[in-house]
Amino acid sequence: MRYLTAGESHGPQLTAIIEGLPAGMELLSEDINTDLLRRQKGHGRGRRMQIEKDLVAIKSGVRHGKTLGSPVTLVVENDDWKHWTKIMGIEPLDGEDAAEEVKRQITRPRPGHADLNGGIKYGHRDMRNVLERSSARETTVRVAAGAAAKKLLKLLGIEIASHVIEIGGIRAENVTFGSIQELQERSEESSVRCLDEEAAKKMIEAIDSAKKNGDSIGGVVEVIAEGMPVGVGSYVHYDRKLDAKVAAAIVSINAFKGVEIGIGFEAARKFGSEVHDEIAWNKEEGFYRKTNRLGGFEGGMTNGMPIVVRGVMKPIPTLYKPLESVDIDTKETFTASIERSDSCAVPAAAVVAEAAVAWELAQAVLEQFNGDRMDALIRQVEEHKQYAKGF
Ligand SMILES: Cc1cc2nc3c(=O)[nH]c(=O)nc-3n(C[C@H](O)[C@H](O)[C@H](O)COP(=O)(O)O)c2cc1C
Ligand SMILES: C=C(O[C@@H]1CC(C(=O)O)=C[C@@H](OP(=O)(O)O)[C@H]1O)C(=O)O
Repeated sequence: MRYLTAGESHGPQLTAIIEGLPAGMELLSEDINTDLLRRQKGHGRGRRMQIEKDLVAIKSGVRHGKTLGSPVTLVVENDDWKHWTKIMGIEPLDGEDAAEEVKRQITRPRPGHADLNGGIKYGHRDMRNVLERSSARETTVRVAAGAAAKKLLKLLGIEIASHVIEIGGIRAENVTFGSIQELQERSEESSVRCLDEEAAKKMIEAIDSAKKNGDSIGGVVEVIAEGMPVGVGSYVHYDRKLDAKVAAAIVSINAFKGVEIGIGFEAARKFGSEVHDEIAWNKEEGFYRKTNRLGGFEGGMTNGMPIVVRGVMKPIPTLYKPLESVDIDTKETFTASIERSDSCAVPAAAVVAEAAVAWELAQAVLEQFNGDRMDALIRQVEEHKQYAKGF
């Protein structure tokens, strides 16, 4: 299974084309819209999110609520497009419009963004040509594709959820939950998607205070998946290691700079006996681990324990308290002025991280088992689970 996304932040629409979903899988717009809505929420989002109401249109590959096995096209329209038709038009401009457009060109690269590197790489002296695609608006359709992956996983008994564990240095402490569904529900109740109510209050204050100071803050999100069969991924070659694919998916999200699996960086400060999970066996479950410090992966493969992945998001780079940069035409130093931006997008990014991990897990399952037909796939995964239990 693979997918491509297309679309600019202020263009008419965003598109994802997914190829390789099995035939006969139920896929409804509402499966996707729920996650699109979740991604739009979260304390710290800016004015753009008040303009957009992200809804998917499924344009191909689904008939009467079920996938056909052919490519699935997902489209989300940009409501903001109506304000940008001239600036983002497809046809060449002439006369006054062309002269106006030259004045509007962006020659001032923003620190922390793709602007300057992208301008140099593609030869764009108007850096709007870079920022339109490097914008995290693209994560809308990554979430849409991820929602399709989540649906596939759910039908195979694999559940996935996310929550926020740190914002601006404030950490959620002693977070406990009974099930993945409970984690999902409780994280939705908080405007920062944090299960620790005390920490959540402080996170909200920290976001407000950063915003008041014209600044931004980042944080840490956690994604947990339960029900993955044992032995998905492989140790035999570097590019088949599933933990590596999951790590790459997290760092591919805009503004994500780090990833941890299980206890992650904490492992560097512990003894081996405090890190490795002892193996146990009982008749009902077969093999299992007594603890899950390694977050569900050993040797690049799933070990049947919950998958635990964390991602680190840097603070949003566009600041009302601007940083210095240099105009590419005049070479003069300036401090950027901005119109609008998120001050913290960590709660929204948790939803993106969940989609990114779901995609990698679903893709790995489809690589391992024959994915032409959903009914056959369900049978094979169940058979494999029974085989592993009896091993
Ligand atoms: C959900 C989400 C929303 C974001 N919103 C903004 C924003 O409003 N302003 C901004 O400057 N960056 C925002 N970003 C981050 C930038 O897109 C990102 O930092 C930039 O494209 C540079 O890429 P890099 O940080 O991965 O190097 C957001 C990221 C995510 C995941
Ligand atoms: C549009 C989204 O996020 C945007 C990501 C983003 C950036 O630079 O990454 C900048 C902002 O957009 P704008 O420049 O239009 O104000 C955010 O709102 C979204 O998440 O849907």
